[in-house]
Amino acid sequence: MASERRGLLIILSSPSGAGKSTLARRLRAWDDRIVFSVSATTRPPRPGEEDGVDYHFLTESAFKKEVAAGGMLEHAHVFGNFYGSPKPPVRAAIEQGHDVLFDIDWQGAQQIRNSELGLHTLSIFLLPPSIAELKRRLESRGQDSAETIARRMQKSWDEISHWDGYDFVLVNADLDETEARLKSIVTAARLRRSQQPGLTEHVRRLQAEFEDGGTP
Ligand SMILES: Nc1ncnc2c1ncn2[C@@H]1O[C@H](COP(=O)(O)OP(=O)(O)OP(=O)(O)O)[C@@H](O)[C@H]1O
Ligand SMILES: Nc1nc2c(ncn2[C@@H]2O[C@H](COP(=O)(O)O)[C@@H](O)[C@H]2O)c(=O)[nH]1
Repeated sequence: MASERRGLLIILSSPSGAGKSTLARRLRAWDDRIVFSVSATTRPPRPGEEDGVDYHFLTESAFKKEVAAGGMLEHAHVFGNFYGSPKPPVRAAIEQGHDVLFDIDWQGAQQIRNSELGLHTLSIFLLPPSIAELKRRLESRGQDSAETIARRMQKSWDEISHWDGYDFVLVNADLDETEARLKSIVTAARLRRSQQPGLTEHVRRLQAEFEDGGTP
């Protein structure tokens, strides 16, 4: 089939610490057609985070300027900081036939589903196996202060309460199993009829072959 498919916008959301970034890394390592949308944020970098790789770290005024100029596909205020997905890299990746992966909260997911780009979205919500395990994961990550962890735990239900708006919901208990399920979901989404624009042509060719007596 000759025609190029249009890329998918793959959205991962979850309460903080449930495993989005970990699984996003695994998805990207699996298939280089998946391009990660590097978000902009006003939160300070964590140790080891690189500007332009993990996030684009912006001042609040630079962030607001970007939003005012229409440069964000979506944006939200999360845990006291601004976060947003810059539009130009998403457009460029889609034009090159890539899928774009977003690690964003429910507000951003909602905005992307309703965005003017009119692209196909695939949204997946990750649930933690328990609230106690969520806290353990945030603590074991070892990158946030006790105060930050407490704030994120306090907001965890707010995020979880939006689970119902997603195409798929996975309980991220065993990491390898969740990874395998995610890959299956992406594979299946790429096989949707709407994602295979050459299908109609292919069926027409089969019909022509059939009518030309190509059957035994
Ligand atoms: N299935 C799992 N089992 C055990 N530990 C996990 C699992 N998934 C992720 N983790 C660990 O939990 C911690 C938090 O994961 P991660 O940073 O990916 O969460 P996140 O959802 O991206 O968080 P945030 O929203 O704050 O960015 C990490 O230390 C990660 O290694
Ligand atoms: N709406 C958006 N949410 C985003 C974006 N980038 C990240 N996030 C979400 O923020 C929290 C906290 O992230 P952290 O890196 O500070 O732990 C998490 O839920 C992310 O999914 C974005 O561009 N838009």
